[in-house]
Amino acid sequence: MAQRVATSDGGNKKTSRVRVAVRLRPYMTTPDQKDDGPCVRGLDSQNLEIINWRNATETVKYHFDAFHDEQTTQQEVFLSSVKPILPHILQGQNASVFAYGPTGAGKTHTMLGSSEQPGVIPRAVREVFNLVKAKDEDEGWSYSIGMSYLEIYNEKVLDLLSPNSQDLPIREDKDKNILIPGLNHTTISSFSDFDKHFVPATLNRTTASTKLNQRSSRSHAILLIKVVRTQRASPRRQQTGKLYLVDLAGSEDNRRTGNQGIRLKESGAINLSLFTLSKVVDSLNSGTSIRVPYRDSKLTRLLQDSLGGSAHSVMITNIAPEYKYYFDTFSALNFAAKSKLIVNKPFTRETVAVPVLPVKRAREEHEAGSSGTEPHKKRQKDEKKSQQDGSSPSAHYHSPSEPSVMDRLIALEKLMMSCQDKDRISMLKDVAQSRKEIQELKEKQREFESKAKLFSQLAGEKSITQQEPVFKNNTAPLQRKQSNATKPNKQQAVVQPLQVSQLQPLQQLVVAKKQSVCVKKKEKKLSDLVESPNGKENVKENAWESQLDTSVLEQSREKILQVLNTGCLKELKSLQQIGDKKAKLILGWREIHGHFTKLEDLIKVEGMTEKRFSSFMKANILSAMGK
Ligand SMILES: Nc1ncnc2c1ncn2[C@@H]1O[C@H](COP(=O)(O)OP(=O)(O)OP(=O)(O)O)[C@@H](O)[C@H]1O
Repeated sequence: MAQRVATSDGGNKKTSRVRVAVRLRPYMTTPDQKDDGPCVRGLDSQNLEIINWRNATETVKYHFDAFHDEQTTQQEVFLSSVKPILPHILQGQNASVFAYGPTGAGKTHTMLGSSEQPGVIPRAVREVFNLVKAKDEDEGWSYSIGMSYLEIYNEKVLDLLSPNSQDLPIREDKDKNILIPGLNHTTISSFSDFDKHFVPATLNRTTASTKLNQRSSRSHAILLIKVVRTQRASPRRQQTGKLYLVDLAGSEDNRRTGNQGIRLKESGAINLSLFTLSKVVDSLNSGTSIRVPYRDSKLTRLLQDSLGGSAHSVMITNIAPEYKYYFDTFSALNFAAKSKLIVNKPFTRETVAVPVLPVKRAREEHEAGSSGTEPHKKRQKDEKKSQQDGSSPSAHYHSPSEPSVMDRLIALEKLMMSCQDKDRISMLKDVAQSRKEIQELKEKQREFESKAKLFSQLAGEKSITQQEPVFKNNTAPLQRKQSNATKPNKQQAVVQPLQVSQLQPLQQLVVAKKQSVCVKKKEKKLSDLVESPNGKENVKENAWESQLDTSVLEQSREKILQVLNTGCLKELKSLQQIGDKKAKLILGWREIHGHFTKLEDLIKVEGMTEKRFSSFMKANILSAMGK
């Protein structure tokens, strides 16, 4: 039987950074839209700039591994960003290419393209066949190529090669290979053979029309090309290289998509998985051994060995130049800037086919590379064993027993449901009491805010909401930027967040960016952000918290954090003590800094003091428990 052996490509300890390319699609106007001009533009083959939303006379500059402007052809994108990583999969390593970006920014165009302008997928598959063909017979290896194609729709893994498939499970074996038992894996002998399976399967993908894109992808589509090479002579070593080609669903803002009903539900699932993707990126970048939340969404679970794992990865961030995409573009660029700091550790996955019984070996070969479904039993056994012995080097990152966010939310609901009547009544009484307190606090807050507003008007300061129209009405902001080039003072205000050394930790980048972007923002006292010995920010302990069950408290905190990170204006306003102004400030903070990694980050939002934060927490946790 085949034996798995420790990976052995000469103890390859090389690390490979995720390459990040940004592609700007051409400007597109519809007759009913006024032409505002672009809000983003390229500077050279690696740099671009976007208007600073806080001040239209400034721009924010970004530096990436590659910048592809509007004129870049499909062939050029492929040659510069994708082709170089493909040879690795013939050596038993994993590679992945994924397209990220807002709805309608060109992800499907980049990955799939059209018959006239084929995209990354057809070009990459053709190239894999060419690479195998070019291999010298004398090297002594035979190659077999296979494909699987799936979509993640509403957190369900569906086999696109088998349209009637049910939600499939995702598993991991002891070698940290991600497996999907039951997923079709079809051997392909040529590019036209691939096309024969791929084209009809693509039509199975879930798409729908939204306000922003007539044919918007509502799912993440993942094409897997597996290359298995087997030594012809003894010891018949076998190496498996996987190539993931991923067309992510668009990140979107439901205020602009006009999504309702089923579209809104889809959008929730899309945003949740992309949010988890961003949390995974944050954890990987933090460089600490905190749990990387791969398991919180199917997408990140599946991409686990492509992010911070064992793959050579390329992320192509697609962006659109029109003003209506401005905030989406800004978020996508910030996300891409974070991803650039992830380091993968590629290594070869190898098995040795021990020639004990030829019949058994033939079955192993069949399992590893030929047509049919993933071998269930063996893989499940492997996986079970790896879970038991905890032998994997990074087992502490994602303990299999750790429940996902969804699981934990469900558990919370169950807890509420199963509560004894007596307990429920007393809980509800507490909630009613705290609601009363919240109402009083809210009134005090409103009073305070109107005083603050009056004060700032007297001081002649512009609020952020007043700044927005200035930006929107600006018809040629990038030209404004050009005229500023002669003003040295303004030049100093231009931010170049990613021109800081790549090795600089993200936290430092955020600080650097904050100092330069938020010119008018009051500097926070350092003591506000000082870490306490237990790693949490120095926020006062609240007695009421200690009376709650810690797991319930934790669930409520997760729930609030999720709203803070993914909620639209209305959803933010549904939080206790968050009015229109605060919700806008939170949205603004998110646009600049990305996501809140922990609730205490809320203190960094303008106007949120420690005291207000404590009161916010109390109100919202009690309210969340009351629902
Ligand atoms: N580089 C480009 N050159 C020409 N047309 C493009 C380019 N990029 C995108 N387009 C066009 O823009 C439109 C939207 O692109 P596409 O459907 O690829 O976006 P998407 O990001 O995949 O959107 P969604 O997330 O909603 O699926 C399409 O009509 C596409 O042909």
